[in-house]
Amino acid sequence: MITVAKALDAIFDLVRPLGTEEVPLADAANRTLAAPITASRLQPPFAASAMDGYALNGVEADPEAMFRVIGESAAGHGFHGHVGPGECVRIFTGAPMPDGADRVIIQEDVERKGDLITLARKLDTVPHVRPAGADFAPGDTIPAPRVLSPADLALAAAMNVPTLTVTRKPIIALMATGDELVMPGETPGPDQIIASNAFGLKALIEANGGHARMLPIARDNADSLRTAFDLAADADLIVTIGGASVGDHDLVGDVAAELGMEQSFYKVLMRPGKPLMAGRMGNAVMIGLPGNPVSSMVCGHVFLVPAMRAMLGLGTAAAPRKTAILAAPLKANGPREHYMRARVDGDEITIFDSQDSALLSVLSQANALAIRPASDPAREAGERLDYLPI
Ligand SMILES: Nc1nc2c(c(=O)[nH]1)N[C@H]1C(S)=C(S)[C@@H](COP(=O)(O)OP(=O)(O)OC[C@H]3O[C@@H](n4cnc5c(N)ncnc54)[C@H](O)[C@@H]3O)O[C@H]1N2
Ligand code: MOO
Repeated sequence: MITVAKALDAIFDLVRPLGTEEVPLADAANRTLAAPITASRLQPPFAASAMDGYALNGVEADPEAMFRVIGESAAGHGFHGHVGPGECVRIFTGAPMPDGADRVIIQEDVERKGDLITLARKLDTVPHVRPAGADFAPGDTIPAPRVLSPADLALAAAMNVPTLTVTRKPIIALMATGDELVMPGETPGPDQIIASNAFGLKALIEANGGHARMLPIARDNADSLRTAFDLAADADLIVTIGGASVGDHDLVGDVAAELGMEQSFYKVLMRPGKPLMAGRMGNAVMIGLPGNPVSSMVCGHVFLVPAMRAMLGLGTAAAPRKTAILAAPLKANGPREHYMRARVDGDEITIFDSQDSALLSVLSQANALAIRPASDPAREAGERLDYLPI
């Protein structure tokens, strides 16, 4: 058995960053930017008013001074004359500052009668002008790689870049295995249960920028498993669920090996998730997850998401950890790194009493996996513990 850190490194050795594709800006949310975005324009392209009011020469802006309104500058329709001494221009937010004006007096500080305005006795000192290029200038970039946020997309649009170069989404085939499984909505036989794991994993994959393809459930026999592997052959990553342990019906490893899977490792010193396996299978990487529902989701967070991030070109790093203060004492841990279902509120972490890896109801109440290192000694309430937000 190898450690979690070694298993993750072995998975990073198996995966490669994928190629790129061009996508329209409107379809680029949450995609991974593969080439920097470069502005070819200045924003704002002109000095612009930040408020509705009157544009004038700031040196003349004395309390109670009077000005004549000689025109109007609105967003999209600037004033193209010159503002001379004693003159001002009615101006609106986003409009170009007219020549000769460098300050905007907000309309709340102005009394207007016909074409004349009088400034208030007390004026704020802010010029309310956005200089040309205050936001960005030609050559400014949004660096890659990064997962594109809503703000990045708005910025790319403002830079007038209509299509972006992103990393291709990893195609991940999800292969549930087991004679006991039926799909949600079907009627299970007396010895059957509903296949749940692939649904959680699909959501996890898609939230992290992958494309999950759910295969038909493979049965616990070699022919059915071969057919399912065949359907998965063009995926970047083949994720099997279940059939990974040592029972007579746990055939995934054997069938994968028969189909040419070069195994990198089998079994990890972690809890849950011990019977994890990984290897190379043709052009794809194969990760075999344990069948217990919580085990498969924990391995999804600890291995699958970092593997996907590596494929997306986002680097090879373990899932980022945080720390919180233990709400109650903990007994010493055994020899496997333990990922315990827990709830973080504020800075405090409460570990659930029940840690059975079959209990999805507990996982669904959890927002964290508390991480106990192998052979971690007993802990007191108030000590800090690492956790993965989930
Ligand atoms: N003698 C031993 N028995 C077991 C060991 C061991 O070391 N020695 N390891 C245990 C551990 S740890 C785990 S984890 C499980 C994992 O076994 P498998 O990966 O072979 O998984 P299955 O036996 O196929 O299923 C386990 C459990 O999960 C249910 N399951 C499977 N797939 C799904 C699915 N898609 N949706 C919902 N539930 C699923 C399945 O019905 C079983 O109840 O092995 C232990 N045994
Ligand atoms: O490791 Mo199993 O994954 O304990 O449930």
